[in-house]
Amino acid sequence: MNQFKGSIAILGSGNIGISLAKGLVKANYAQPRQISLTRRNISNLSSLADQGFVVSADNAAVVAGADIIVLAVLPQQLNHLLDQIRPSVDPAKHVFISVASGVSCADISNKLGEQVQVVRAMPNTAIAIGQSMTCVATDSASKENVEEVIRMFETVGSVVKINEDLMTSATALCACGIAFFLRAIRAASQGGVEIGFHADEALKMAVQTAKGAADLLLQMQSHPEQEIDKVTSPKGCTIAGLNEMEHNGFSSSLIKGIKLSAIKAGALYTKE
Ligand SMILES: NC(=O)C1=CN([C@@H]2O[C@H](COP(=O)(O)OP(=O)(O)OC[C@H]3O[C@@H](n4cnc5c(N)ncnc54)[C@H](OP(=O)(O)O)[C@@H]3O)[C@@H](O)[C@H]2O)C=CC1
Ligand SMILES: O=C(O)[C@@H]1CCC=N1
Repeated sequence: MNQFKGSIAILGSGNIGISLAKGLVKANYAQPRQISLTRRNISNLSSLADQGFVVSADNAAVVAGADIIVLAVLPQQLNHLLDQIRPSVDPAKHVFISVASGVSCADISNKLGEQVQVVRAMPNTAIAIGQSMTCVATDSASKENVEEVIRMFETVGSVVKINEDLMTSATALCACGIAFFLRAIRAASQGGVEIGFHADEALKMAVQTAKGAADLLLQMQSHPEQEIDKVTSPKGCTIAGLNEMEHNGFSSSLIKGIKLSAIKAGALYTKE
């Protein structure tokens, strides 16, 4: 794998920004010294500074020295950040990647200038361990820049290029989605405790069972119902438990939650 030769700035190094930085280093896409991390309260980044990352509170200065700039603040924090960096932006040099939910490429180029190249990306926190599902979309970036962004995110998981109008849906299904599956694993472990296991062993069993389910689908390229049919013996205990869950709205609640998250994801940003 060819290492990236330039500099990466991650503006807004909170949960997803730090996960991305760690993932890129773990994947050997870049060295810590090539990655600048900003936030207002940089004392919270001291352990990352110790690991060799460049740490700063000066967004404009960091942008001036960067090639790829990742916008990773909350949607409601973005306009202020864009105002800060506008004077440092060089459209001929910079590629912007925005992970901010509900903010379009056009929203960003309206603030930074029409020539600016923007790619939206929607990863999830498994990016820290190279297991993200990342969706990317653009309305303006060149083919070469999009290819580099896709190459970058492919080092830390799977990538699907989508139309920008599906970005809030991708946010709900993949970025929020990891929390939904984590809660499902937690709930399974709580069931395990009720039927006799200690919490730590119940959690370990639930985690490996979930991993096996996901790997079955990935490796066999099969449909979930095909795999479920292999588990549900006639008159057996699996179909009894599964139907009880469905009577209580298991699939329906996941579907409704994902739909609500998608609506909310589309309403997180105020343009002015
Ligand atoms: N968390 C997730 O799983 C995912 C999040 N996203 C998106 O990523 C973005 C960040 O989310 P998340 O990481 O959860 O949020 P966090 O609150 O954890 O991170 C945001 C960070 O931005 C920093 N910040 C705020 N204002 C500025 C500024 N002006 N300059 C520099 N840093 C600033 C904050 O630190 P300080 O207060 O010290 O400045 C904070 O650390 C959001 O837009 C979200 O929609 C996308 C995909 C997944
Ligand atoms: O909850 C949120 O708003 C962010 C966006 C996707 C994941 N976390």
